[in-house]
Amino acid sequence: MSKIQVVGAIIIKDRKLLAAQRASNRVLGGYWEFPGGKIEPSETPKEAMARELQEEFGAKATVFDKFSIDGIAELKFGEVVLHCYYVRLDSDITKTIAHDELRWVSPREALELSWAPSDVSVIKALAKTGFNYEY
Ligand SMILES: Nc1nc2c([nH]c(=O)n2[C@H]2C[C@H](O)[C@@H](COP(=O)(O)OP(=O)(O)OP(=O)(O)O)O2)c(=O)[nH]1
Repeated sequence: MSKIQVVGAIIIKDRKLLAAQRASNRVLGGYWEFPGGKIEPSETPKEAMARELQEEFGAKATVFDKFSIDGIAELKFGEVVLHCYYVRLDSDITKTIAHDELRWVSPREALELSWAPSDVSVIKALAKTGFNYEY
């Protein structure tokens, strides 16, 4: 089955995570996810991460460390491999084109959301960190 390489942003402020709900008209609509998208063949994962946040949020971003584990799920349309990075937004979110809702959540609140299948293992491990990350 084809592998779909995806980057997702771990955006943390004051020990809260920015969770994003995929727009209902998209693949996996309604599930919560890390903002991001597919890595294009010509770019590095970090380049893809910054590009996606510019496209989806109109925001400038600095990409920091990669999270310790990747997410993997076999879906109808292929195998998603999700690579997550800690990201700091350096400008405001000026638009949202891919999501129905953005929400700042605590670890406990994050675990109550319905995450996309490949995200579940990542959010469980991330919640254990208490969203404690210094940029
Ligand atoms: N962005 C993002 N996508 C995820 C996550 N988890 C997960 O399974 N996915 C899946 C949904 C999609 O099948 C794929 C990402 O593609 P996308 O549709 O969001 O991104 P894109 O902007 O590159 O896609 P496209 O509309 O240009 O085709 O990965 C996640 O946490 N973040």
